[in-house]
Amino acid sequence: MPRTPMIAPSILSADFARLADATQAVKGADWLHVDVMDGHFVPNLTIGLPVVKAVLASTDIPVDCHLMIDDPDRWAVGYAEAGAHNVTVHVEAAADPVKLAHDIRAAGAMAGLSIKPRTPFEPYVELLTHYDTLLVMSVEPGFGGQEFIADVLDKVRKARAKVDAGELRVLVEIDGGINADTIEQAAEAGVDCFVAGSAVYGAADPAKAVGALRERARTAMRQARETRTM
Ligand SMILES: O=C(CO)[C@@H](O)[C@H](O)COP(=O)(O)O
Repeated sequence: MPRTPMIAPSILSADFARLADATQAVKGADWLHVDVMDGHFVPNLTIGLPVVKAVLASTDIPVDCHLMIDDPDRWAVGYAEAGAHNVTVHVEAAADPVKLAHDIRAAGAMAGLSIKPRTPFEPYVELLTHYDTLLVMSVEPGFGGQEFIADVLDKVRKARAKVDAGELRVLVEIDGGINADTIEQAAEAGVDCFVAGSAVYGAADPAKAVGALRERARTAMRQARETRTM
């Protein structure tokens, strides 16, 4: 069954004074990616639960909450209870990631686990059996508009192989530096869901940019499939 690429615009690159307009501007997106940063786990401070609730109320697009915070064990369930579709925590920050995945799911959301660019994949394979999504960071978390770190695609390939072999059942997501020039290599490596901030909100027509990125990813996935079967 061919994979269908998903595009998740990151509102980090949108105008924070007009968030409802930003959610409306990406109609047709698969998920809306919302970066929660606490100024401790990452060197940037963004928004918390009250603003995420306002974003949730402004859109029907499933909200993908990426918690770049210390102590996600304390905060993550609140985002799931508020109605986020997927709540992602960092393996580098979670104290009890198995319990956390269970609690996020019990609160009605998918549970995501993220790894920073220098965090290896292999030690967390068993842990990922408790999760629904794996978010591979392709920039150091904290800011939009950074350059894509292509080395992380090795981790994507390893995760894809485990998923294709039936050893893991995670959706593979990538975040950071995804644009028209980088999305194809990420798609070929095995990504399912592509987070894109500046490439979407920096475009004159964000909804059109979402469609164009999806088409590029779809084409790259098809070509990768054809190459494998040749
Ligand atoms: O989590 C982050 C950054 O830490 C991302 O979600 C960024 O918002 C992606 O922005 P671009 O790299 O696509 O501009």
